[in-house]
Amino acid sequence: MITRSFRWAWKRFLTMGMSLSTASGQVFSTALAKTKNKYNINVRQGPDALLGQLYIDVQTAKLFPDQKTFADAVPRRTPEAILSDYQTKKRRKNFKLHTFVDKNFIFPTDRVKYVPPNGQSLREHINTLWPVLTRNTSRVRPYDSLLPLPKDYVVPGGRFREVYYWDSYFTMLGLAECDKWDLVVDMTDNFSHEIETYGRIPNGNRSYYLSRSQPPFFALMVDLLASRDGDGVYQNYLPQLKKEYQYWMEGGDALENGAAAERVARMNDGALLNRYWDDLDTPRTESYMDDIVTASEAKDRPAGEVYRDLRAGAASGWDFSSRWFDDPLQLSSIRTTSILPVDLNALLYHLEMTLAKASQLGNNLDAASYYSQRAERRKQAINLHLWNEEGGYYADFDLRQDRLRDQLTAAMVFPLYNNIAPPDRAARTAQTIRDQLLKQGGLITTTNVSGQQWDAPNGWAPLQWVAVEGLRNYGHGDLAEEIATRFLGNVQRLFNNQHKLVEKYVVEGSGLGGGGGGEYPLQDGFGWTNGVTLKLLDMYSDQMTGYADNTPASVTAPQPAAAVSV
Ligand SMILES: OC[C@H]1O[C@H](O[C@H]2O[C@H](CO)[C@@H](O)[C@H](O)[C@H]2O)[C@H](O)[C@@H](O)[C@@H]1O
Repeated sequence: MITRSFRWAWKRFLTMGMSLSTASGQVFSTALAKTKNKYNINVRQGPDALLGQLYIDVQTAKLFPDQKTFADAVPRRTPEAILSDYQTKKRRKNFKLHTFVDKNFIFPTDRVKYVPPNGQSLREHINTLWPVLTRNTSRVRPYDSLLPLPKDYVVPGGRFREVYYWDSYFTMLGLAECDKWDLVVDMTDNFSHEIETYGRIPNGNRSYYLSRSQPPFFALMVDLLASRDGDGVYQNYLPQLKKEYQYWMEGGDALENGAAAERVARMNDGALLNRYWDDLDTPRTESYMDDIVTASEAKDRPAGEVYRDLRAGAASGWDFSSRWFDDPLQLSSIRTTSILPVDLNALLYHLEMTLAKASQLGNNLDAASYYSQRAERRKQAINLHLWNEEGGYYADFDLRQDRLRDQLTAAMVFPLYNNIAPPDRAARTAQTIRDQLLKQGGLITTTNVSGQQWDAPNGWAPLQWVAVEGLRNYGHGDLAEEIATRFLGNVQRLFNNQHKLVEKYVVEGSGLGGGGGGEYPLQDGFGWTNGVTLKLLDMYSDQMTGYADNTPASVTAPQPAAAVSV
């Protein structure tokens, strides 16, 4: 049942969205300027804002097969000088856009071909990849979209040449596993620096990612460090944990029942839950034309509303998935900002619990009690609003329809991962996973084949890990082992054939191996797959028969080494 006040607030929100909905650089600059005022930070403008019409013309002409290439290109002189030169020269008869662009920009060395030594085992291969994927960009060139970071970091690989927020947690699990703790510390410090500098952890360290974040895993990174260095770690990162929490909760206290603002929504019963959001409602810089085409297909919707929902989809990390769509086969029906996701809320519960713990350790008992109450209320809200009793699984809440969405997705494991589910619900969730999501090659992302990458038939390393941990938390170790060993078998099989690890895998049907779908080709590397694979190998290789790497590191794999595009 939608209350009148909620309908009113929702209409008002949509109207506000409409008034902002133009794709011009002007809007981009204004929104970033707002960010700057709010957090008093020194924000770099993205390449679309800096290059204006030239950016639009290059992307419209589809000069590069991947639109991210131009977003990552570095101007050789000031954007103003390039732009003014462009305005003059483009009128000339023999003007060639690609020649002009070639002269004026340095392009990312797109794919570093790394040829691994012959005969490596899977584990050896991952270990030799860490240095290949490690970057230091404490200084960047002027007008580069890359944001400088003070310390070293590991990138996913392929077209993903920058650090990504939620990827990094899963990468760090592997780094810790092979005793590369210095990098775990460095990466946590980089994220801490980003919170201080930008008031949030951006999607990735690019100017065009500043307007959104990604699934909030910073508290789990702090937990990981504390597992080695002890509870003092919580004190060290408490200011940044608090600041990240403020980012997610901003505006929440002032909300009336049934209203939403930026990343927070207040339910009709007064409970606060969160949603994914992006400060901008323009096409994504890195997928500029894709978004314009998608918005043009949504005939009945203002373009700005579609852009914001696409951007919020990117903030969710599940970009894209039928999970966010009204019509599972239509990306243009995306509605991310009207959905309260179960995984986001479970992660924020964990952040609240971490803040309570850190405050308690610092003897700030009032703060500890404040955060504990926040966590308790969120836990109750998740169990009240995000549980499907009939189906036996956790799901997302739809604000527009004022009801639970019925999509069955792997996000259902997060309340187990973050210890929110009562044991009987955890048992029912485990049963649903066994019946519907467990496939030959691991845990499937959703039950829909939509052509999107966060859907069937794909399985992703981070979700395998969250499921394994979540199930083990509630004593369902047998199912956890089943998921882990099937996924490891899949990874090992592709490694045996192609000598690489990839971003995502097909986990059902006859074509197990590298995944597909979505807006860019399958990427090699790959940070989070490497991290989760190492972790699972150490936990389960004794139980593996068949494919997995249960051999000592000195025993060689049969395949010849091939170049890996990282
Ligand atoms: O360029 C398209 C989108 O690519 C990113 O998303 C995907 O890769 C990320 C890095 O591995 C990963 O964190 C995300 O879950 C993937 O879907 C990027 O994060 C998006 O913002 C971007 O639009």
